[in-house]
Amino acid sequence: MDKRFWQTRWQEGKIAFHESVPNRHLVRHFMALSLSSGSRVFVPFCGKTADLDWLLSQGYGVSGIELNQDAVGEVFERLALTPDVARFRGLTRFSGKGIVIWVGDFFELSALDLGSVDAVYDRAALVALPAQMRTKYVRHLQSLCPSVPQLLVSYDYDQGKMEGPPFSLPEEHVRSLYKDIYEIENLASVDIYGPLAERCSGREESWILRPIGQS
Ligand SMILES: C[S@@+](CC[C@H](N)C(=O)[O-])C[C@H]1O[C@@H](n2cnc3c(N)ncnc32)[C@H](O)[C@@H]1O
Repeated sequence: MDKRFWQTRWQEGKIAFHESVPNRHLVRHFMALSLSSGSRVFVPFCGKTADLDWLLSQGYGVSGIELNQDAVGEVFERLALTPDVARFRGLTRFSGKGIVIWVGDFFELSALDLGSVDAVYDRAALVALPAQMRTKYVRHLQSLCPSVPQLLVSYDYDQGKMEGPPFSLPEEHVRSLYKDIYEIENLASVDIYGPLAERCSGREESWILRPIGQS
């Protein structure tokens, strides 16, 4: 999926992926990461998710990156924060109390830009990408924040029955992408719910990824 695809989705309001309340896997399983209060969580491809608000409300700092600037503006409006805005190379950095969101391409973000983070929360980021982009995503994510644990929310459905995004990410793909870096545990597998359930049936899954040797 190229950048134009996503900008068009935002312009046309075709954002069924957006949930008005914090994601149920996040709320149920985030504590499995055993982070201490004040830890910083990186949320790639963050859109305008209410998950950011939830993470802040739990005492975490959040860093995100998102292509669409209006979505990021909405997050700050919702949080009643006036962002400090700064340009960095091709990216724009919106920051406020506890939160930094980069506007631009995830693949252009560097570890220096991002700074230190303690965990990754991936909901609808990896599954937003077609299979041929996944290795590039995983490698770049590792270059940004190596050796931090991750909560991953993904879908497993018959890809022959529906075109992505979101793309199906069966267990063997999760394992083959991350097996060299993480110990991988499935935390939940529930029927797909919400608007996506009208398009396909399958499983929505959450995974905890713990850096090998650190658990
Ligand atoms: C399926 S949505 C998920 C959004 C959010 N995680 C959520 O749960 O609502 C994928 C998001 O990734 C953004 N996106 C896609 N490609 C991107 C890229 N290369 N860099 C940054 N953001 C990207 C899109 O604009 C879109 O908002």
